[in-house]
Amino acid sequence: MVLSRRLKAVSRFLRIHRQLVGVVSRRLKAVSRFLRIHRWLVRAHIGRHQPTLDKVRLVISKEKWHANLPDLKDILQAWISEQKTSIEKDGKIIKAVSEQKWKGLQIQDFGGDKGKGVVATMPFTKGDVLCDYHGRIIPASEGKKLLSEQQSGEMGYLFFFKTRGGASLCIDAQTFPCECHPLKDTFGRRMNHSKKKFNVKPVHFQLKFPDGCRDTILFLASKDIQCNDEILWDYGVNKTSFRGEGLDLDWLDE
Ligand SMILES: C[S@@+](CC[C@H](N)C(=O)[O-])C[C@H]1O[C@@H](n2cnc3c(N)ncnc32)[C@H](O)[C@@H]1O
Repeated sequence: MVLSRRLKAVSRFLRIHRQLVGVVSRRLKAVSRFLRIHRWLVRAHIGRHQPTLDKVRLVISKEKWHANLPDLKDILQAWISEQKTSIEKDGKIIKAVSEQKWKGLQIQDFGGDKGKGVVATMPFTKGDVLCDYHGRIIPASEGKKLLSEQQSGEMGYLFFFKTRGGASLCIDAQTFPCECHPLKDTFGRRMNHSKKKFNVKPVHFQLKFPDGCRDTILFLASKDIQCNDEILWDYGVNKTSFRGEGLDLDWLDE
């Protein structure tokens, strides 16, 4: 009687154990497949365009992965953060930032209130890095002081941002030319605004320079850009951000 109860307990234990092993091994297989697909996506697309959800779906179907599927958006997110890390170490981008030599861009004078702007002299693909917002980095409080001293009441050539660690900083491209490139009119500060027709977006990176990390704002193409297109980004402000509707700043909402 006692023996039979013990045998039943042992067999129940073994059954549960087998089930657990099954679950863990299925999970491990799923993780290893995830990593394989992730590596494939990174290898095939790094430094180029972001894969579409359809492309990710195709890779997964080729892998014959039907159960325990991770969310496709999670795979894409993993690709995006991998790409971010790779941009931060990219020697060509670090060199372009240090030397302020960016390919495929030209400053053009549009005249009138708009003044100068930047146009593409070659096509870019969504996700490409076009240039940085170049200037000295100062605390946001110092930037706000510069802003308040502005005659026009507009944001001018200041870029406010927060680091991953939560520090509030500002890129001062108002002080022109910069100390490091006294003979250069840098592209970032000349790029005009469009809320509806922007084709680049600013993204914060910590570029790994030989002397340490530097907070940098890079402009990435948010869509494919053709030759002669004006490069525009959304300043993220509207007429009410400045001195109300009194200023004639209709272009801010366009
Ligand atoms: C960062 S600067 C851009 C470069 C500027 N156009 C220049 O000649 O130096 C921002 C200023 O450009 C002008 N601006 C920017 N976008 C504009 C637009 N879409 N239409 C008209 N003026 C614009 C405004 O005077 C704004 O304060």
